[in-house]
Amino acid sequence: MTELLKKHGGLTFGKTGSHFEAKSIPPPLTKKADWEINPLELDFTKAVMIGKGSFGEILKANWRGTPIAVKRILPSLSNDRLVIQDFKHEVNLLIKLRHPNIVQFLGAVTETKPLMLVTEFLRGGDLHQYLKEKGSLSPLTAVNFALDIARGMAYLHNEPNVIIHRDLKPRKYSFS
Ligand SMILES: Nc1ncnc2c1ncn2[C@@H]1O[C@H](COP(=O)(O)OP(=O)(O)OP(=O)(O)O)[C@@H](O)[C@H]1O
Repeated sequence: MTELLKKHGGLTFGKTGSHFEAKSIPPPLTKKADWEINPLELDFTKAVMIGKGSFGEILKANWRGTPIAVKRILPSLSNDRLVIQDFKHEVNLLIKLRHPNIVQFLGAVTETKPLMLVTEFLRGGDLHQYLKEKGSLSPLTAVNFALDIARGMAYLHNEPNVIIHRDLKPRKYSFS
């Protein structure tokens, strides 16, 4: 498997050209003013529910004319201390990350409720949905998907981030 991925451009840790960065890079968004979003700028007029997470719902909406995904904390959990802590933890991680294989954080609403986390909208949906619609993948597509995932994970795992994902999954929460 390692050889197959390498043949298609995969790299291993610690070798020339890997994702390892010797020098640490400052986070792209250093100040809260850079990422705190005024909720009035979020346009939910044509919002569609696209998913559910453990503590919120994910909606497709618009922000400054761009389609976005908004993870919105459920009203019933908006005062739950652990939920707020988890949410802030997620924001604090996402502000540091920028990689083509990691969903791009755009900002968050943390000063008013409901708390919301805003990311780019991925129009391809999740892998589970993709597999359901398209059936089994061709070997080349499977290898390319594997490399995309591995590159995102390598970026998280390597300095200066060193983040362990712990919840990698292809599935979409079923809310039928
Ligand atoms: N940026 C996005 N663009 C398009 N769809 C998305 C986006 N973010 C989430 N979704 C959809 O919402 C579903 C649930 O999102 P996600 O898994 O991120 O929630 P979560 O809060 O991390 O869930 P959990 O806490 O249960 O792990 C995804 O499977 C996907 O279908």
